[in-house]
Amino acid sequence: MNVFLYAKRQQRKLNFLITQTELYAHFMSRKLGGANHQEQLRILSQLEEEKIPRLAAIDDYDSETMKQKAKKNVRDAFQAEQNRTREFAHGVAHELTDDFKLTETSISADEERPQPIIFMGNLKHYQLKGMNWLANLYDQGINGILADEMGLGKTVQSIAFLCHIAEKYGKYDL
Ligand SMILES: Nc1ncnc2c1ncn2[C@@H]1O[C@H](COP(=O)(O)OP(=O)(O)OP(=O)(O)O)[C@@H](O)[C@H]1O
Repeated sequence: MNVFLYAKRQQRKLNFLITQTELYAHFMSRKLGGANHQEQLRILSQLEEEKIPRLAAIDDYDSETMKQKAKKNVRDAFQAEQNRTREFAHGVAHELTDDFKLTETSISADEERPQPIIFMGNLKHYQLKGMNWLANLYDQGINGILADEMGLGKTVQSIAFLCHIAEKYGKYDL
């Protein structure tokens, strides 16, 4: 396979995952009344790219298809989560007090976190995105697996994420 196309596809996979997660966070914040349609368009626009002339004949990437795919995945995941939450809330509704309601959480899902000060190094742009992705998941109590290609910096992103948690929450024992 064309090496350039292979690298491009790897990069797209990562971009797709990050965009999908941002979109999910956006759906969550929209539910809480904090996001708009423009923001959704902005997130999805991350899947757009200029046509690459040298790959024109062998590259079948279509940003509109990928946008639809991301939206569908996120809608399905969001719906499944809603169903789970509804079932759970229904089961324990009688135990909830006015001080604790499932729908009243404060999630700042689109927050752009800088590289932690205590992290001694310089995160690459995509590593900072990866760290933000992990932090978003953490803030929303969602599990996730950072599965970049070998050597792209999963270890440094994990260290940066732990630094972020230590710095932001004063938590050193996860
Ligand atoms: N931002 C960075 N600054 C300096 N060095 C870096 C950076 N990111 C990665 N490296 C270096 O690149 C190499 C690979 O990084 P790292 O071990 O974090 O990748 P990995 O994805 O965890 O790899 P593997 O899949 O092999 O476990 C390491 O030697 C690491 O020090």
